[in-house]
Amino acid sequence: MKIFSDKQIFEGDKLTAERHNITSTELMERAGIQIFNWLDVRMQGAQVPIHVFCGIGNNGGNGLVVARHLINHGYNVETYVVNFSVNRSKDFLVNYDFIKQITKKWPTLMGPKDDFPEIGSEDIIIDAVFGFGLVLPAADWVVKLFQHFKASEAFTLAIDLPSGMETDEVPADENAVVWASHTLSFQAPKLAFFLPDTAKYTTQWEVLDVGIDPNYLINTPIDIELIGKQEVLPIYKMRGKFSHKGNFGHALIIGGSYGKIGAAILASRSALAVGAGLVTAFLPKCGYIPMQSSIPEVMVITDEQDEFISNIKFEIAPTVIGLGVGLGTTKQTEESLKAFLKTNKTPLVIDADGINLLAKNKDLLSLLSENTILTPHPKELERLIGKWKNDYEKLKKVKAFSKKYKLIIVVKGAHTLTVLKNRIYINSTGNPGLATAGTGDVLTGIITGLIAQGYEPLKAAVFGVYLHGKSADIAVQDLGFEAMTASHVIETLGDAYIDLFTQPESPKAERNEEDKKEGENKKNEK
Ligand SMILES: NC(=O)C1=CN([C@@H]2O[C@H](COP(=O)(O)OP(=O)(O)OC[C@H]3O[C@@H](n4cnc5c(N)ncnc54)[C@H](O)[C@@H]3O)[C@@H](O)[C@H]2O)[C@@H](O)CC1
Ligand SMILES: [K+]
Repeated sequence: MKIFSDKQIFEGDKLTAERHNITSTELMERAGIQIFNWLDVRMQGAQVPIHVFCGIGNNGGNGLVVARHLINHGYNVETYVVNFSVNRSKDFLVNYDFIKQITKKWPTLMGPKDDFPEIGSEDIIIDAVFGFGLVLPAADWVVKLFQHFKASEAFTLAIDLPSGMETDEVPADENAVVWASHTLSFQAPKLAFFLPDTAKYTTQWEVLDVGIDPNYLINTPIDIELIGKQEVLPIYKMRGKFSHKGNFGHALIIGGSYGKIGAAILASRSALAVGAGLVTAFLPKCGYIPMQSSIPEVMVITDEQDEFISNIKFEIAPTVIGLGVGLGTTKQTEESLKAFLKTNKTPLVIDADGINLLAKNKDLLSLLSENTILTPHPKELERLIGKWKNDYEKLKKVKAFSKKYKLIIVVKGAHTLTVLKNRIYINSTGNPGLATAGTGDVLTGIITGLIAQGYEPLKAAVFGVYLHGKSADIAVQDLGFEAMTASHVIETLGDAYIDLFTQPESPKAERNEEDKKEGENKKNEK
């Protein structure tokens, strides 16, 4: 799913009005009806007090439309205008008049000196104070109003985005943001919903189709994409009937050291399970028996040293190399990595100590060929790019780093981000059960195994991250977050592939479709 910027949504809205010969007021009406339907389907006329708080811009205008439709349908509504400025938008003013015509009274105007209305914990708040037009700082009394919302513990539905949330910065004060229960985001989710610093401001989110011209949406290029099943299905390569193992490449895993041979075993097993034709592991001697006895399908080449890798040397010609899992950082290993990178021409996926050694020897980065994949966890990333003050700065630094060295960076986390230059792919699969030893080694093996089969590096990274998360989502259904281990994630990789073709995209998307239909049916009855 494309993630549009505020500017693109704004332009799309303007262009839709022109192309479809429709006014911005009518577009706002459509969006408001959608939000009303969303609520109406869930509330079924229940007389729960609904407090609609509107700002004075277009987000406030959206709030006024929803309030009017709720009132028209007999709901128990109180409408407030949070009157923080006299610069009201045109469509706010039109809808301000409309609501007066219906209710025969103006909404309650709230200023800095007014008391806040009482809000019960069972009530509903509709937050339409600020949308993406917020200019900081919001007035103190408005910030206090947001705290009043939070203290009430009422269900809070944010329109477009939680008021006070910015779309390109982390809020300096978390009290100056509405903590929404649910957000109906216009046309696309916001990047902020996926970042650890800002995701907390809405418990759930959903995309609301506000009717922006489909041609505009299809043809507008974006930098950020949310990766779900629809996005990875076209990447998947179907196996031909006459294919043989030679068609699926040869993955070489270089890693392991005394006490960390398991990392190389996990990566090798994952490369096989994801479909690599052949897998060889290059290990210190101590890894020979454990590897051969735990995975008979994997071939082994050993280093001269017993406990660590000291001289990366092999006679085979692998399609791709996954390097770094359990590698250790001894001086000899470091020297052998330097020597290896100077001559290596095979595509690389680098993880763990491979990244740590690169971070220690930054001059090695320029030896990496274009589209080499690095899969750092946060600490490894910090060693590579330095500290960051918040998620947006982190992204900026990752993009600059990717651009400078022409590398693909897989930033591991709750929503793993795959970054190539200015492009960001946000993964939608995975769960907290993945926060366990060895899952990173599994990811390295998966991506390496995909490249072995002929997936281009960027596609392998995006698809691999998706499969890894999906496999964990399947495994966790039987095991729960705590008991799931990295090995389980390998075992369900087959189910993750099968899921591509058997399951609907997500229960949430299904539910939305049903709701829409229900809403339409109800409207027709009225
Ligand atoms: N079809 C529709 O209904 C559409 C509705 N949209 C809505 O419009 C919103 C953006 O609307 P606006 O650009 O009017 O902005 P907002 O409604 O977010 O605006 C706030 C208004 O208050 C002013 N303001 C912002 N911060 C302030 C501060 N700290 N103190 C005093 N004044 C401040 C701004 O100048 C702006 O006029 C979106 O978030 C969305 O809700 C747009 O998404 C476009 C499509
Ligand atoms: K809002």
